[in-house]
Amino acid sequence: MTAILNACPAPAKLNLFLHVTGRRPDGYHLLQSAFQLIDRCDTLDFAVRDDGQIVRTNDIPGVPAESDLVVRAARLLRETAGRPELGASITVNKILPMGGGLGGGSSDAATTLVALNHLWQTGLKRQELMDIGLKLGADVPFFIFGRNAFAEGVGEALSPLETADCWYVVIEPGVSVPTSIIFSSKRLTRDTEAVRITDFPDATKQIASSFGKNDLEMVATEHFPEIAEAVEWLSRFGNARMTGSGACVFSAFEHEHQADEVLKQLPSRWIGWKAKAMQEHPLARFLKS
Ligand SMILES: C[C@](O)(CO)[C@H](O)COP(=O)(O)OP(=O)(O)OC[C@H]1O[C@@H](n2ccc(N)nc2=O)[C@H](O)[C@@H]1O
Ligand SMILES: Nc1ncnc2c1ncn2[C@@H]1O[C@H](COP(=O)(O)OP(=O)(O)OP(=O)(O)O)[C@@H](O)[C@H]1O
Repeated sequence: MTAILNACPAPAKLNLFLHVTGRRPDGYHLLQSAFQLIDRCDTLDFAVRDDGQIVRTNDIPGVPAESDLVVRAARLLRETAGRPELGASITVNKILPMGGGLGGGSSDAATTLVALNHLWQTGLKRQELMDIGLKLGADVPFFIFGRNAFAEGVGEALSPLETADCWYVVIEPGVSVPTSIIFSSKRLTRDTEAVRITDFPDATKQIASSFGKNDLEMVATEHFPEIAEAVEWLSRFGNARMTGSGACVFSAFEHEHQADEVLKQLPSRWIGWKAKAMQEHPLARFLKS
């Protein structure tokens, strides 16, 4: 079998708000969040192999192939499908920062599950892929879900959410935040009152609104003052907030030129970029084409 798929997109996400509402007996946290897809993407190349090996073809500093979520995703899919003879070469072209709160590793894993399910013709349904994804990380099911979502549970209970068609400025403050450090902090509050999906503002009002907060932000900024500096700087232009467990910080703008104006003034010590809100995960359209 020779089949390839090149430049499959694995987009980043932003958590428009993120509330920690409780904790499960296994230590995982109960969350409520609005997940937003943006058009900044890692890209992955896949080639089916007939020798039964799953191989990552490139080096990623700090991520050995054996622990790469992409390799683990491919193995879990093969195992779940009961097809041990399947193999693949995978190249991961990373532009999303690790420990950035943009869900890069999770998105790479989701794209791997969807793309290999297609190439290997393993025929798993979306929900089955989401179940595999949850074993790899709390953010993976969202990227397979395929559209913006209101998330509950540990992040896996997803409902479709209408979000604004806007532009985001995202700042990378230059630090990598290990998610587990933030969630295990004694200083983290875990009792934010639950909201309802209908409390989230309509798409037309979201840019001006500062609905909710990111409960992980206080702990992350205490560990990493660089994040607090980026929030403070970006707050001069709009509502600025951290995404996920950090480190990246974002703000929404109605027009692209507004994002460009902000980026022109960005201090040189940070990396910053603009991204457009997406309504759907680009992989579905990509596979159809
Ligand atoms: C912060 C978010 O990015 C918000 O979207 C996610 O909740 C984190 O998702 P993720 O990176 O896929 O996280 P995982 O790889 O599943 O978990 C990393 C660590 O974060 C903690 N963790 C994660 C998710 C969650 N709901 N509760 C937790 O306590 C756990 O200690 C876990 O060991
Ligand atoms: N393909 C991959 N890409 C990035 N990180 C990976 C990958 N595979 C495993 N990892 C590990 O996962 C860690 C978290 O990376 P990731 O980029 O997903 O962080 P994040 O953006 O903070 O995610 P989240 O928003 O889900 O917390 C990395 O530090 C790395 O050790």
